[in-house]
Amino acid sequence: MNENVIAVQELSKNFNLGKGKSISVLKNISFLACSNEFISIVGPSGSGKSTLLRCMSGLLNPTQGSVKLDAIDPYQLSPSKTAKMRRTKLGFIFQSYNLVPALPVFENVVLPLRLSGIKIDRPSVERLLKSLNFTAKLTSFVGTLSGGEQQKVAIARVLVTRARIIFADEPTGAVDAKAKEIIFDRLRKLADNGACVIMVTHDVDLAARTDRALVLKDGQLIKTLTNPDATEILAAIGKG
Ligand SMILES: Nc1ncnc2c1ncn2[C@@H]1O[C@H](COP(=O)(O)OP(=O)(O)OP(=O)(O)O)[C@@H](O)[C@H]1O
Repeated sequence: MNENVIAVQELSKNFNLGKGKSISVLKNISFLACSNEFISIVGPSGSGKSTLLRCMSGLLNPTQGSVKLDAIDPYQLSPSKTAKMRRTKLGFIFQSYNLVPALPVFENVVLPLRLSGIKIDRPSVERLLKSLNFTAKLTSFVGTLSGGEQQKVAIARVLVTRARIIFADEPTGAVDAKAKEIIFDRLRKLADNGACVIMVTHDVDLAARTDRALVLKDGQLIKTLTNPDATEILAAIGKG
């Protein structure tokens, strides 16, 4: 049976701009997400998609409202429990998050395993990177890689763990058409095998292949489309 693994309730986020000014970026957002579910977050540029992903994943404290991941409020945990939760339950595929530029590719991929004391099987990591069509050397420092190759390292890192909840911010944004299909298929399989995958994307055709699309506009969740098609999504975003 599919379980609720993410509960977002009446979440709002304001950013302080200094001199007593602030902007309201997310307004009163609520939704539930389940295991076995692949959800996309779509909306115009600046509508709050990345901010919502960061708030719901425990990386950015909401101004109001609550977030539960596997029934746990990530903002109430001690730093060590937060680190453990991120290492064992959550997967992050963010371009600007979680890769260590000073470490080579291989060490970046296996970092969560090392931190958890899990045995590392080098050939299987090599096979995994190859299956993602990764072409750079495993000894390269990730800071020297293209955005697309870094994205594949971030995905490989998630795939070596047993993350139940995966947050991906434009995971196919910096890659070519072939890599885009490979990455999307991997995320689809993770959801089919029981994970909950949440993906921010500008790619309407990919969003149309997810189970549900959450449509944001001006910081509000204006529509939830189940088994969406591209025309519906474009119409909801206002580009139809
Ligand atoms: N730290 C911050 N301080 C102030 N404003 C911010 C901050 N982070 C985001 N914003 C503002 O919040 C709004 C939403 O940003 P966000 O990046 O979440 O949108 P988005 O829908 O993901 O956009 P895009 O599709 O262009 O990546 C934007 O107006 C942005 O400028």
